[in-house]
Parts: sequence; structure tokens; C-alpha cells
Amino acid sequence: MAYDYDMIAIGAGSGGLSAVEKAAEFGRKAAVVEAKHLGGTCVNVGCVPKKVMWFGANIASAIHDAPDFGFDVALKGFDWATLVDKRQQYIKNINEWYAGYLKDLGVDVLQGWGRLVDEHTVEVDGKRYTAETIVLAPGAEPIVPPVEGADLGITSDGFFQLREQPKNVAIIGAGYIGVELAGVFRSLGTEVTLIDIMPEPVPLFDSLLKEQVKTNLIDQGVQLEMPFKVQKLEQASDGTLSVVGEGKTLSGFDKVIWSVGRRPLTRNLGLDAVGIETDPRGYIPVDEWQHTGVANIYAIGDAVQGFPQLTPVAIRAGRYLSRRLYNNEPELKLDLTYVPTVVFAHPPVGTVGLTEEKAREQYGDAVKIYQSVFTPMRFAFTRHQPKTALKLVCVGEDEKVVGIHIAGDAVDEMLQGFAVAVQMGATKADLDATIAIHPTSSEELVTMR
Ligand SMILES: Cc1cc2nc3c(=O)[nH]c(=O)nc-3n(C[C@H](O)[C@H](O)[C@H](O)COP(=O)(O)OP(=O)(O)OC[C@H]3O[C@@H](n4cnc5c(N)ncnc54)[C@H](O)[C@@H]3O)c2cc1C
Ligand SMILES: NC(=O)c1ccc[n+]([C@@H]2O[C@H](COP(=O)([O-])OP(=O)(O)OC[C@H]3O[C@@H](n4cnc5c(N)ncnc54)[C@H](O)[C@@H]3O)[C@@H](O)[C@H]2O)c1
Repeated sequence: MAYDYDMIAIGAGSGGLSAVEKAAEFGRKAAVVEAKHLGGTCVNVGCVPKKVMWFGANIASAIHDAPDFGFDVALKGFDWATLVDKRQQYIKNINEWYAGYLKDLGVDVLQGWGRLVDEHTVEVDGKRYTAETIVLAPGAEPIVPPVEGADLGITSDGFFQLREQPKNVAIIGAGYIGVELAGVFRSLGTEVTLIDIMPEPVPLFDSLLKEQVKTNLIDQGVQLEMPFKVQKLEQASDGTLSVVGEGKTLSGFDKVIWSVGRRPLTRNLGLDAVGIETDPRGYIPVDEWQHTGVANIYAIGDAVQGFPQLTPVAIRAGRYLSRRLYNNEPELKLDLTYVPTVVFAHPPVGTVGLTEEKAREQYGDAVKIYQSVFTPMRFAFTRHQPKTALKLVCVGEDEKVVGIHIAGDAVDEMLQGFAVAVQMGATKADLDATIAIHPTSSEELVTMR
């Protein structure tokens, strides 16, 4: 039977785009369905606009530090709308670049909401298209918990729509998004209260990082309220918002932002029509080859059960899938043992591999920890002196490095190379055998005692 396409991906985000892009490179006819904008979450309301704001915030911090380096400067003002306009123009350029790139590759963009009709048919706004292979890559959306008044708050999507800088915000959820937005707002002058149900920020990270992130947030002037169980949001007659918890109410906010996790966008995707069952939270279960159980349907990215919700993971899954299908590389399997990741806090926090806690659960007494906390030269004589904290988690006689955790200036660029070493199975001796680059913070990782 002839199909309209070799591959249709539902969702033109990091995962879907990478699958169709590779399929087209291997000479296949592919299409991608998108209800909103090309590039998905990462490009439009995620990594990219977030990183632009992070750069802006870093410039504000540098201006504050400049007098300590002898500069006669003062921060006279900051125009939020200018940064937002520049950011959105940059994103529009990326959207347009994608449109041209896909056209050049011969990939069709089917604009609208996609829904499975049967195993080989996708309906997009009433029109039907068939494909030999279908890739589900619908991504995720922010969770807004079902508490009274929850809709008085916004989410990260709403953050990217703000045309004016709020004066006083409450951010509920101190994971990736909460910590990143808290740092941006605070660096740019907004008062920030950061709330979490857990006692510490970034609760799933290594204890050293949790501690350091907490210290840095407090040092930046972020008010921490954790553990705090939000019961409802309220609006006062003057328009300001309150966050009500058990026995405590936090008031006076002009914005409240929910950042308590994301849920998969698997509703109205027609999964019933092909017999794909999600888990109770809506995630699509797949096997190690991203197979959904329906012979020709795969799922990748944030909507997949157990996938780290990170762009490079979705991209890798999409590319590997098309290479397996169309480039005769059937053994190419996604390996998620060591996924490096950075929280773009101020300063940033990076991690790859096992936390000390997880390593001890897995390897017990065979775990050896190397740790160092110091003031990096960048902040040696500035008013704020955020420390750099590093931890190596090693295992066994040969001290194989199974985890690296770092908080500190430039970590976002430092970690990638060390992640290569961990991926290759480096031992502590391998790190020690590497000549340091001086003077840097990363040299500490090859000289740790
Ligand atoms: C604020 C924020 C910051 C982030 N920062 C980072 C970061 O710094 N680094 C990092 O690695 N990750 C970051 N992430 C996570 C990253 O954005 C996601 O992991 C990544 O985008 C997932 O890719 P995906 O293809 O699975 O889904 P998405 O990128 O979400 O793409 C899915 C697309 O499918 C579309 N869609 C869904 N259902 C349908 C349908 N039925 N029909 C048609 N279209 C549909 C959606 O409109 C969307 O465009 C961030 C996320 C957020 C929210
Ligand atoms: N730099 C990056 O790579 C980056 C940046 C942003 C987002 N992301 C991805 O997006 C995902 C979603 O981000 P996120 O920050 O929304 O989720 P998250 O899972 O990182 O953090 C959610 C936080 O909310 C807290 N929480 C949960 N329910 C709560 C409640 N009812 N009240 C108060 N606190 C509550 C949790 O304890 C946790 O600290 C991340 O897990 C990550 O995979 C990545």
C-alpha cells in the first residue's frame, strides 16, 4: 500500500523536528504536524528565550560588580520591554529559519492539531494524511495544580508573555524553572519569593548542589519559603496576589508563577484509536527503541514515560530513530546512563551521572567522594562572592567517576567536556593525569585530593 509519507511526526519541537530532518536527509518523504510554532517548547517558550533572559541577568550582575574592578559605572535603568522585543525577534528569526530549512529538505509542515485516526493515518484540522511510520512527539505543558484560585497565577508560558517587569513575584516550585526564573528576576531587580513543597530547592540534585543553590539564592536576596504547601491563591481589592499555605499567608505579589513540573500533551492525540495506553500521568510508555507497541508508531521527547525532559535527549531520540529506520543502523540505541544537564541559576549548576545519595544506595561502601568548595577568582574581591562547589562521585578500586556535580561560575560551559570523560568511563586517575588549565575553576576537577 502506498502512503502519502514515509514518516509523519506529530509535534515540531526538538524531537519531532530531528526525526523528520534525518528522515529527509536519508531521502525519505516526511511531514511534521505543528499546532503552534516551529521549534516547539525549547525554541519558543523554553531553553532559548530563557537563556536570553539569563544572559541579560548576567549583564546586570556584571554591571553591579564593575566598580570593584575600577569602573565608574552605575546601573541607571533597565528596560524589560527592549530585552523582550530583541528576544522575540531572535525567536522569530529561528522560526523562519526552520521554515526555510524544512522547505529545502522537502519536509512538509502540516499546520494544525494532529490526531491519530488509525495506525497509518493522521488527521490535521479535518484533512487526512497517511504514513508508513508515525512519530509521536507532542511534548509537555506546564502543570497548574487544582487548588482554589490557581488561575490567578501564570506559568513559564505566561512569563515569556510579560511585557512589563513585575516588581514582586512569588514562584511556586523551586526545580529547574523556578530556580532559573528566580535568578533572572532577582538579578534584574524584581523582589522574589521562591516556594517549594520540599525543604530545599532542586530537590532531586546532589546534596552539595541543593545546599549551594540555597545559599546562592539567599545571597542574591531571594526569599525562600520551603517547605510550604500552597492551599490557594487569592487576589486582594488592590489587585495584589497572595499565596495561602497552612498557617501562613504570603502577600503583595503582582505576579505568581507556577513551576511545579510539566505534564505530557497526550490528550486529544487519538491514542485510543490505535490502542496506545498512557500511564496514569498521561506519559506514553515505550521500549528501548522508542516503540509504543503499535508496530509502526514510535514516541520520543517529553511525552515519553521516564525520559529526562531535556532538548538534547529528545533530539538524540529522534535522530537515532531515523538512523535506525532509514540508514541501516539497527543497533543504534539511546543510552541515557549519563545525561549532563545544567540549571541556569546565578551562578549555574551542572550535573552528570549519579548523585552521592544514589551512588551509595547502589554501591554502598565502594563509593568515594572528592569535594571542594572555594571562592573563584572571578569573585575574589567583589561584593557578592558566590562560591564554586564541586563533587566527584567515584566507585570501586579503580575509582571510576560515576557522577560530577558542580555549582559555580561558568559551569554551564565547563561540564560538557567532563561529561565526555564520564561517558568514556574515566577514572579519578584519568582526571589526575590530565594537565590543568590555569587559572580556571575547572582545574580543580583534575587536582582534587
Ligand atoms: C521554561 C523552560 C526552559 C527550558 N530550558 C531547557 C534548557 O535550558 N535545556 C534543555 O535541554 N531543556 C530545556 N527545557 C526542556 C525542553 O524545552 C524540552 O525538553 C524539549 O522542548 C522537549 O522536546 P519535545 O520535542 O519532546 O517537545 P516540544 O519541544 O514541547 O515540542 C512539541 C510540539 O508539539 C506540538 N504539539 C503537541 N501536540 C500536538 C498535536 N496533537 N498536534 C500538533 N502539534 C502538537 C506543540 O505545540 C509543540 O510545538 C525547558 C523547558 C521549559 C518549559
Ligand atoms: N535548564 C534546563 O535544562 C531546564 C530548564 C527548565 C526546564 N527544564 C525541564 O523541564 C522540566 C519541568 O521543569 P519544572 O521546573 O517545572 O519542574 P521540576 O520537576 O524541575 O521542579 C518542580 C518543583 O516543583 C516542586 N513542587 C511540585 N509540586 C509542588 C506544589 N504543589 N507546591 C510547591 N512546590 C511543588 C517540586 O518539589 C520541584 O522542586 C524539568 O524537570 C526539566 O526536565 C529543563
